[in-house]
Amino acid sequence: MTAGIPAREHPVTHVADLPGRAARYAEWPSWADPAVVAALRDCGVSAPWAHQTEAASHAYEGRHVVISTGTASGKSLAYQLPVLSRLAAGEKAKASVRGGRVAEPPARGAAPAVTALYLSPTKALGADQLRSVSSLDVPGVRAASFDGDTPMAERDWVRAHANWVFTNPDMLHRGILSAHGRWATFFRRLSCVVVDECHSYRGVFGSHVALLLRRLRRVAEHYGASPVFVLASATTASPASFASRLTGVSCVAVTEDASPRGARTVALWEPPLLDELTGENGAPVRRSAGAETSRILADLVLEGARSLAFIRSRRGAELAALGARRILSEVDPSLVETVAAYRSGYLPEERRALEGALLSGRLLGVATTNALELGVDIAGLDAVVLAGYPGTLASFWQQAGRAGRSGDSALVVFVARDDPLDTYLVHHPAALLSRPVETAVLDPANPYVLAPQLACALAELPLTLPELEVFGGAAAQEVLAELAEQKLVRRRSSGWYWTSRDRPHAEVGIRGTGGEQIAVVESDSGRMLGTVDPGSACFAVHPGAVYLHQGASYVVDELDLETGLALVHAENPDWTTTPREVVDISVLSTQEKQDYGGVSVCLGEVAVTSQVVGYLRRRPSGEVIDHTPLDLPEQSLRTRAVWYTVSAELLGSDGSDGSDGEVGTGGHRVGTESAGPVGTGEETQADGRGPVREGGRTPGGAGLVPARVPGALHAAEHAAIGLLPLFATCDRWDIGGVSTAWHEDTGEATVFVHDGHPGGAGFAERGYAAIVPWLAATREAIVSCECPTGCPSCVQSPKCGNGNEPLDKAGAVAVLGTVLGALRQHGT
Ligand SMILES: Nc1ncnc2c1ncn2[C@@H]1O[C@H](COP(=O)(O)OP(=O)(O)OP(=O)(O)O)[C@@H](O)[C@H]1O
Repeated sequence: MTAGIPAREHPVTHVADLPGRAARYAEWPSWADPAVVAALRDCGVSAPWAHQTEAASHAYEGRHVVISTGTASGKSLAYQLPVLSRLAAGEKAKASVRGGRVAEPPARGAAPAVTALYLSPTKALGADQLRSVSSLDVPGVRAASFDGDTPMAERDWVRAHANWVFTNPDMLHRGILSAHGRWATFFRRLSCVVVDECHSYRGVFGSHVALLLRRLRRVAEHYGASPVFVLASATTASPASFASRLTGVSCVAVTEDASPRGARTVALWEPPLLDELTGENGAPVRRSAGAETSRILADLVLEGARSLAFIRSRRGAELAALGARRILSEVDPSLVETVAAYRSGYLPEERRALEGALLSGRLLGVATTNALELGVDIAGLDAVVLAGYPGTLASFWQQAGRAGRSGDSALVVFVARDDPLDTYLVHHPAALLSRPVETAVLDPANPYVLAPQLACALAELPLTLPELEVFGGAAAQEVLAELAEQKLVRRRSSGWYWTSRDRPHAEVGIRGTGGEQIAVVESDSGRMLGTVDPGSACFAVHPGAVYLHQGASYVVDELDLETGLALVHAENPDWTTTPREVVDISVLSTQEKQDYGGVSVCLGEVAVTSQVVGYLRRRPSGEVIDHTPLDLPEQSLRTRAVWYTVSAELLGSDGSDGSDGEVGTGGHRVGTESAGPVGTGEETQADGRGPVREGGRTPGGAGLVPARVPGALHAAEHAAIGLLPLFATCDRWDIGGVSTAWHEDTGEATVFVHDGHPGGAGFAERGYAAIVPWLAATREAIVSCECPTGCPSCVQSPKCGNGNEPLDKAGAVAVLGTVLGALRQHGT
């Protein structure tokens, strides 16, 4: 694979061999309905794998269970078997009563008619799973979807007759729970709730879904049902506790994967720095991960390997496929047609055709977004290329798991993008290959999520005092008191009641926390393309921004925040846009504080004020074309943050000149980026200047002259934001940061990293809990990058409000070394 690469380039930083494993089979459980077993056998499943029987039996016997095993390990069968068996048995009992073949009332032990609910994070996955269940054609099973695409005419039929309803959290929230009276029979019989791909319920969305599932349980209980929850998850750490937090009921976990797996070789790849191009502030530019992926994909196709390349953006996926085709056209034109792109927006039939073509070898190379990650039955490929870290280890293994055939060894190539987390990972393979997959973070106690969810719960059914615990006890009580003050709810001796005639459901968006969404509309056609959270509108759809939708590209002409409208026109420019913003932060309350002799680490509530002041246009190579100023209003965000302070003495400055130069108003400024774990190592001077001021330096101090402090903190902040996703299952775009050489609320040099959502989604807490490994990884990521004074792979941020100035890479290494020294010396 490295054959075509110039001898001076050494992109492969690590190679690991992961062994294969043979399948472990189990018996079909004795309770399994013969018709279901026969149907599964007909589909080629001769016997279940051990973990499938184990999980299925928990569910059938009424224990809440989460199955958390690898890609293509047959998680669907684990829930289909118990649900279909119950549905089939229930229908038989009903039929025999109706047919008068059983004495009335039904004999003891005869199953009552039951129903089941299936929830998936996306409509496409729900449709795939429904198709799979329907194709089994088990007698008595009437599976149907109920989502935004279900025609009105069919909805009554589904409510009245379906016994397995496939839906998503959005529809459960707006269309089912809000009108539960119309679903009374369904709820009365509800015996099982399947929550598929539950690891995707994280952050604000996850917190909403956690409360939604509590609402679902309460409504079911109201009708006398107590459904068992069956959750399917990619491999994650502590699946039982995550599933229990998500559902609010105690779940057992099945984690031992008994499905067969081929051996795999994993190569970590860092694109080389280019001599001929420079990026922002003259920083060096690496060959892009997309271009590198095209090259690798073309080489794999030439070798005849069936390969899948995962790219983060839809446009990137298309460009990677085009790039590979272009390379092949020069080498072997007959292979050009064996490469294609795949992205969301494809019809199920197109997806099936594509899966078939890839499995049969008619297609050899497919470049895709993560649209192929969930619920697509492609496994056993020869190679998978990942262009950039997909955000979580769970996703990394989900994507990598598509490679691996029994017999031959398969290849996984991870190509680093130019950001600090990717840089860290390719230089610290253990962080990628040997760490347990992280647990998804969610925080159902976030008042910004809890308040609207409680409003919906109350509008569904009055809330009694004992039920308060279900929604978080004291946190719920506080929120209810506020709702009562707003005269939305009334307290009576028996509990809380919704007072308004209006149902709050339509106003509550469960995929974000911000009120009215901004509609993105194509001016020419008047077609609505999508919506954007009001909190991120100035960022995502500012005038001049490139907006991507279903693989097509648009440019924003106008953003009207008053009317909630962004007008765009179709255009496919040869550049991308990056907004620039100025951010200020103030501490509202400090919840936790630890002192470590000159360094303190805090967790608390903050107010963040931000204003998008312009944007950069860049070529795909990273080259900056120009900067355009913008005049947009300030936005404010009340959220949670983790921050650390460093004394002037430890920084090595005397504190008399703590100004941070260009760093925004009041000595504040912002940046944001992505992130990784442990490492100590000697303090490395990352550039020729070196951080150290010899003589008079505080022991363990950073030894920085005052003028270098702002740049050092700023660089340390960018890299820390970059690495937090490795500890907090967030995306770098979910968090932000501010650093300053002197902050008026702390009275010291401070680096803040804050949640990007109102009320927070639990990310700051994670950062606080993992402060040492997080900052150690941050420092390691910076040290690992061989650029001289900072580039996007270490300390530059793609959304820095200050155009990535000032940044002091060596200073950041010194500050982080000092902070870590203090944490380790004074920590418990
Ligand atoms: N016991 C079995 N024996 C043989 N094949 C099986 C068995 N169980 C499931 N399969 C097959 O394995 C494939 C993957 O199953 P499935 O899609 O349910 O896996 P999954 O764990 O849900 O995957 P993902 O990680 O993509 O969500 C399917 O083609 C399915 O038919």
